Amino acid sequence: MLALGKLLELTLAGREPAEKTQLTVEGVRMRWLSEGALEVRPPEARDNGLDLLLSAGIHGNETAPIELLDRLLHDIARGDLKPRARILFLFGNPEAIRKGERFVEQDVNRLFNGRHEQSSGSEALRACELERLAASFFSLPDRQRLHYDLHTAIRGSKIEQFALYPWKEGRQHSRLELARLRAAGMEAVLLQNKPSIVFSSYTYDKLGAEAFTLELGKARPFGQNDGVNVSLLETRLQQIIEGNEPQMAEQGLDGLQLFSVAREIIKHSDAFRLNLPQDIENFSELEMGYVLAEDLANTRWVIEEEGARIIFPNPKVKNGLRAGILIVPTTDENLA
Ligand SMILES: O=C(O)CCC(=O)N[C@@H](CCC(=O)O)C(=O)O
Ligand SMILES: [Zn+2]
Repeated sequence: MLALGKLLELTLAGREPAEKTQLTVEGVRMRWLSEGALEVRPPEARDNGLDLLLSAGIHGNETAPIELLDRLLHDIARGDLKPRARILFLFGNPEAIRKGERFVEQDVNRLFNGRHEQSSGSEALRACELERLAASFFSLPDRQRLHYDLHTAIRGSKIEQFALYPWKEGRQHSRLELARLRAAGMEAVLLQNKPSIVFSSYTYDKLGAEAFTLELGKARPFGQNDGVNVSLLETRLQQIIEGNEPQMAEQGLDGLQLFSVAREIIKHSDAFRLNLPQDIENFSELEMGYVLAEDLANTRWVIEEEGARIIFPNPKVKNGLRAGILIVPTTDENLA
């Protein structure tokens, strides 16, 4: 296999490759751009006009998605997978991946859409570099742009695999993209309704990509991901890369559950208390009237929404950040 196919090994060792560009037997060009960043370009005659950004390891302990990208890259480097799409592979936070931790000093996925400018340290610099790499990759005109930012969650989930679809004023969520996600094994999609500071929101809002955060199961260390079944997603990614994706039945969405954000729970101070059991699963339902959280100055978060569920509850986040999202079921009536 070509040495550049071993991007993960290089990243884990903190090494630069001796040769920065290599060609596979199929004429596919692999180019190392920076730590954890590799561009794959098909021969011009085979290029189908899709620019696909695949990122993982924005959180260093979320290893199943990193292993998935590593397998795809190996297959390309061996010539077993023959891309027709241009692809940018990104391992988001190499330092945290090496440590096996979500982040080192601060969460990279809270530093996009300009937030890194108000901060400092290696993770702020990395967020800036990831924005630059993504912007440069998505700078070619007249091409389709697609970004999947792959994650696993801190806790178990009543709905194991789901996507978060960013929001931008005046732009509608695409039914066709939802059908594609359903075919890739996603069981639910959370349709965002305000701007955000995560990576997929940056590529959606600023770079015009169709972009999603995908949650694939529970975070575990390298080599312990048997419980995370990514086979449907892996097959779909192979098909997208090779440009032989089966037609999607756009109409039905095939049982895909849709949710919208009712409220983001923001932790304002060290006095913040989240009244949930430690082992509560994502998508757990909360009863009307339940006091979900309390904070400084007698602030109380009381459930007022019918059918409310909680995802990503985390009282340990830094002050000012999201400590959970309250979601409610929604319909497909506003899709494009
Ligand atoms: O399990 C958790 O609490 C967090 C899992 C995770 O890392 N999720 C992403 C979602 C990004 C988005 O809002 O699109 C995150 O919190 O960064
Ligand atoms: Zn994550």
